Amino acid sequence: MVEFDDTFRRQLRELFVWRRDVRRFRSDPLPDGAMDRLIETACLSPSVGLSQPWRFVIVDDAVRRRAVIDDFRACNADALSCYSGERAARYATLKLSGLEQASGHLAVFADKTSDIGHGLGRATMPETTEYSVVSAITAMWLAARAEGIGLGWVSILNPDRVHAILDVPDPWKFIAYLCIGYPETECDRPELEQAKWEHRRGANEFTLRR
Ligand SMILES: Cc1cc2c(cc1C)N(C[C@H](O)[C@H](O)[C@H](O)COP(=O)(O)O)c1[nH]c(=O)[nH]c(=O)c1N2
Repeated sequence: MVEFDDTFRRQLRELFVWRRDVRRFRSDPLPDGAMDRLIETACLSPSVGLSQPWRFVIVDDAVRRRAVIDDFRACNADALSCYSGERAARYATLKLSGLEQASGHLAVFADKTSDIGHGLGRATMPETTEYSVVSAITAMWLAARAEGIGLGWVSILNPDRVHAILDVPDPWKFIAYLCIGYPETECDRPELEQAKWEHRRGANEFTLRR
């Protein structure tokens, strides 16, 4: 039985506080094996029925990376056009991906057709497949930060386009596109809070008692 002491618990709490969505990366590459290690850690995550529905695609090909960046640019321009006035002006100043600088690109999909897990837990809630994949991404986010590696989640993308660019099996559902690399800076406050887009609220705002 492994025991965790107060020192560990304090450090774990610090890990949660200092994990960030990273959009600004240094140019130095990840060390050999780092991406594989992060994926292995992610695979320790909980999954409905032990289905392990996560599917990872390491994107090294320059042409595919460029196509994803172009798709982000198009989607981000569309997103900007949905705002007006002061909100639009503020949106235009935000940096919402580190796709150009990140040394690692990792796409994450959910395989909703896999027999692994024999359907346990999914009959009334099929969306638990996607929930499982998101839990794996969260684990990877924290594991990366523990190694000083930054991870940024990019969702300003067209899922069908990403699917086609990466030429993955049809039933795979696109969940996330992750930028992975060494962060330029560290901060204990979300960048969107620093940019005055939104602020972090306390748990009491989201908790009911019945
Ligand atoms: C599902 C999902 C999707 C996205 C994000 C997160 C998650 C969970 N986030 C990151 C998000 O903006 C960030 O987590 C919050 O602003 C809080 O900041 P920290 O993660 O605490 O640094 C994000 N950030 C960004 O710049 N571009 C994006 O497309 C997305 N997409």
